[in-house]
Amino acid sequence: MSESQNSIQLPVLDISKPLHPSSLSSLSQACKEWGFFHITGHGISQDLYSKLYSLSKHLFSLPSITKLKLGPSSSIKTYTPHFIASPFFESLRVSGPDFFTSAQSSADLLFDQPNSEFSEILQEYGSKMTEISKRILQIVLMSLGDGFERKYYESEFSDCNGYLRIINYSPPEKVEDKEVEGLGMHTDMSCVTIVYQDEIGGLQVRSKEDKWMDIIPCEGTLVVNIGDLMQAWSNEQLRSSEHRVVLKRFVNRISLAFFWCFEDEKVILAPDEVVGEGEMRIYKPFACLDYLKFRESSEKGKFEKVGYTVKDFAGAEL
Ligand SMILES: O=C(O)CCC(=O)C(=O)O
Ligand SMILES: [Fe+2]
Repeated sequence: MSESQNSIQLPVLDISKPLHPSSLSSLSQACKEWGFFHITGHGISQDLYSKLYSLSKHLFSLPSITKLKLGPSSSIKTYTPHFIASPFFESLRVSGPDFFTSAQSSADLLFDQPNSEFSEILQEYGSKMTEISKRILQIVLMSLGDGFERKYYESEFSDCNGYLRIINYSPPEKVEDKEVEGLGMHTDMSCVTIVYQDEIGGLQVRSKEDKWMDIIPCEGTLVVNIGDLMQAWSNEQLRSSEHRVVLKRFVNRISLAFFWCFEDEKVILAPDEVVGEGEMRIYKPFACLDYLKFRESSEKGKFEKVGYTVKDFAGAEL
């Protein structure tokens, strides 16, 4: 794999405005080629991000022994410590639709004093991200075909749900010629993922030519990427790209990744009209939860790379 650095130009969609046909066509191109794009007009204030940022800093600065009350061996399992995804990665999960209660169950174990500010802020962020995810899915459906959001949004996507991962990447002390991966190459097991990355950058997407391309952070925009569930549902008209996070020496990084997913029982099958006449269906139908379980069982204890994706699980040629 080449380590040479490049950055890509991705479309920036203002989701607060009606979309022009030209924006939809650049969106569908970007989703096919990269599976990544940017959004603005999301309505999340800098002030909310500052609050989330300082809460996250505080949370991860707590002693390990405190954080380990949240997982991986405890009953609530919201905390992923170092050395699971990578030596530099740790994260806290907050699940919807009741983000308040989910955050509160972690806060109760983390903080000595009752702390409802933490849960209130995460509730606010979680519910905003939920609205944004719904809008993004509608836009992505529009980009796939005329009227597709009317045909498919309610029937296929109305029971989707989301969860947030607050991620802290601790700074590596040594960065030699090979890059240090804070999070190794993977695809997301979502329909779409919405990422807030701080100004440090480090998120990279793998091109079809096997090059790592930088997704440069841009103030006020969020990064959206297509996940495996949409790649399968769209019969690969939308690409779930491999991506990773690389770290800079001595630099800490924080990100917020929001995953919007089908409900566990959902059976994913690309509709005929999405597949298109004369085209082959690339995936066999599969239940969402079965795929999540497959990924979980094939990834344990590896920080190098993710070996399997939805193609290995449900590819029609298997
Ligand atoms: O930290 C980031 O910028 C991206 C995280 C990510 O790709 C993930 O959690 O799936
Ligand atoms: Fe990811």
